[in-house]
Amino acid sequence: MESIITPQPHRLVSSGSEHPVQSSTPALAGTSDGGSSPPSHHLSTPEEISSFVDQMDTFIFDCDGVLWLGNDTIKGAPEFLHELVAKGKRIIYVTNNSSKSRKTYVGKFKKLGFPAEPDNIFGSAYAAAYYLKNMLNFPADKKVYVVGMQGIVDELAEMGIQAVGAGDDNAPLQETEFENGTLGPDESIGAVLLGFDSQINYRKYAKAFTYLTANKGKVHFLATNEDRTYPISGSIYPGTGSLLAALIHSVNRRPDAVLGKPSQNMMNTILERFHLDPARTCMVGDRLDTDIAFGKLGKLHTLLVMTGVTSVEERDAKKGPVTAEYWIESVGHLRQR
Ligand SMILES: C[C@H](OP(=O)(O)O)C(=O)O
Ligand SMILES: [Mg+2]
Repeated sequence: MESIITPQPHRLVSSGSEHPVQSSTPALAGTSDGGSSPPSHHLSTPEEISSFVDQMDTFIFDCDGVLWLGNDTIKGAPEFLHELVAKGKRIIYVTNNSSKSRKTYVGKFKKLGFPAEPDNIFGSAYAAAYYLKNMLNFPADKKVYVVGMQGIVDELAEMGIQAVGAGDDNAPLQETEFENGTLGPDESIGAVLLGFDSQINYRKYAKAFTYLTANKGKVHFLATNEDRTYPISGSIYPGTGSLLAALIHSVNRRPDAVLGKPSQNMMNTILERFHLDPARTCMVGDRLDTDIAFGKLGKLHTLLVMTGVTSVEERDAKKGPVTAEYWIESVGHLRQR
């Protein structure tokens, strides 16, 4: 049968920008030629699907909206991933969800029935910790103020980096604390790192603001990811990018780096670590401006699934932020019939 994998121009088109805050991703921010991408191809027949699978050695899966929604697995997803393992394919997971460390994720993957090894899991919390340690040589005597959850604290600890904030600052700010302006600067803070935080509050915003502005320019400003929305069991809620937007607005400054997808830091690490051939690797995701952009910037094949945040209109938009090479209803639809 003729190959269904046809060379694609891998061009990112003008962003109709669903982001309220302009993205720092160079290729997304800089491509405004007003052109349009070829439409995404629907993988629909069993022949097409098996030819598509045969032509890949490695599948990189996004998690929320692709493999699961909260604690509910996407129907047929664990079975398909086990089929891939049986065929000798490599599976890698890349999630922008910073709420869990890689170690904690192994437990979730196993509990939900997915094959998982810690070395094959890349989360934005790990990417941020790696960046602080290896790119910024973050000083041992400084601390990171975390607006986020335990996953970030754990990944920073793995790298020997001290963290404050996170769960410690979950208590709402008392009126007296607010009125007396008790949240002063702290010389020991060397970076503010924002990730997903379901317990975000004014105390955390005020502290992050104070650290970033009191010591202007000296405190690093990092974020794990900028996903505008977050799909969770039956609902879509505000994502990390929406939480970040408030901090960007208040400090009037973009983060120095956003480490999750579509940042290519993680892509380069993955390609080098596993010696991957991009032409035989597919990024599978539910979000265009993170997952699919991540795959396209890395020159991988891209497959969009419709079980997460992307609507049919966004999928088919001629001038959306980016177009997936292929789409399918769900990962479960890739199963061998
Ligand atoms: C929803 C997203 O996680 P991912 O889809 O990358 O697993 C995020 O946490 O913002
Ligand atoms: Mg997702």
